[in-house]
Amino acid sequence: MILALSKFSSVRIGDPEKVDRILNAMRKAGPNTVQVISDFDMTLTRFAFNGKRCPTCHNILDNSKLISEECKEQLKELLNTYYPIEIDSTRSVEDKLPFMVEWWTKAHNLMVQQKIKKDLLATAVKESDAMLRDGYKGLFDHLKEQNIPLLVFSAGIGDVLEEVIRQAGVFYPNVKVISNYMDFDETGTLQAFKGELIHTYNKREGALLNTGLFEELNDRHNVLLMGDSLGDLNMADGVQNMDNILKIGYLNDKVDAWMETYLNSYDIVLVKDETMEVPNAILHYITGSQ
Ligand SMILES: Nc1ccn([C@@H]2O[C@H](COP(=O)(O)O)[C@@H](O)[C@H]2O)c(=O)n1
Ligand SMILES: [Mg+2]
Repeated sequence: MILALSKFSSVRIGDPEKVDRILNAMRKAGPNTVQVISDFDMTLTRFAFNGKRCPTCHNILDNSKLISEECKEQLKELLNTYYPIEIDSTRSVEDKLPFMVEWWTKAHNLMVQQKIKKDLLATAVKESDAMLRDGYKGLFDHLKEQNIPLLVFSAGIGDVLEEVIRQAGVFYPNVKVISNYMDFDETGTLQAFKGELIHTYNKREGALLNTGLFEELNDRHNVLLMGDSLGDLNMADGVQNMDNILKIGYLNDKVDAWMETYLNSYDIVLVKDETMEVPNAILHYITGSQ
């Protein structure tokens, strides 16, 4: 399998023997023992298309008709202020935490002020440039066929990401979501966001708050984790008695600055890869269907 992976030009592996060991242990244990935990924005979705950045869940709304021109400017200013902090390789996660809380809180407050209507979300998604990565259908279909649960764990907006997956025709019953969900009043107008805020770097807390979801998957001790940020590495922290975990990381931005850290954190790093080819090849290997 390692040999097969080396054929993909985007693949970088720090410790090939470890990856080989994990892959073979998971294949031996079989599909009934496996679950997939994946981030959404820039992991299940594309980072760029034709040289242009693709939107995150938040950006889908930021750019939509549901937001006034004045508010769009304010949201853009937030993005320009806080995204560079989110991806700054010279700052520690601890240092970034208060800025992330500030970003999400300010953006969510602005969205609430816009009195977004629930029944217009589907149109906003339809009219957006959101794109799941090439090969997404193969991934979702294969997981459904093999009865492998897919937990989407996102600091984006649950209502929006569900709509993206639904419109792509792959929101199957084996797909579960942990995310920030909108709270609508009786007229269907956004009045708040529900529950504890999830941002890029508090997914560990999010995982521990949602252990109920992981309990349903108690007999699945082998995890394939997919993410694009270092915060995604903690998404499986709610899984009890883990046997094996294989971490696949999409390195989309600031490749040179992050390469060493990603190689030390993720088992497989995919550099500027807009496809699901590698996760699909791995899943087919693990499930013995290749
Ligand atoms: N106002 C905001 C806040 C966050 N983002 C981006 O969303 C991404 C988080 O979602 P995941 O599915 O990747 O957990 C994160 O990478 C932020 O850059 C945003 O666009 N606008
Ligand atoms: Mg992401």
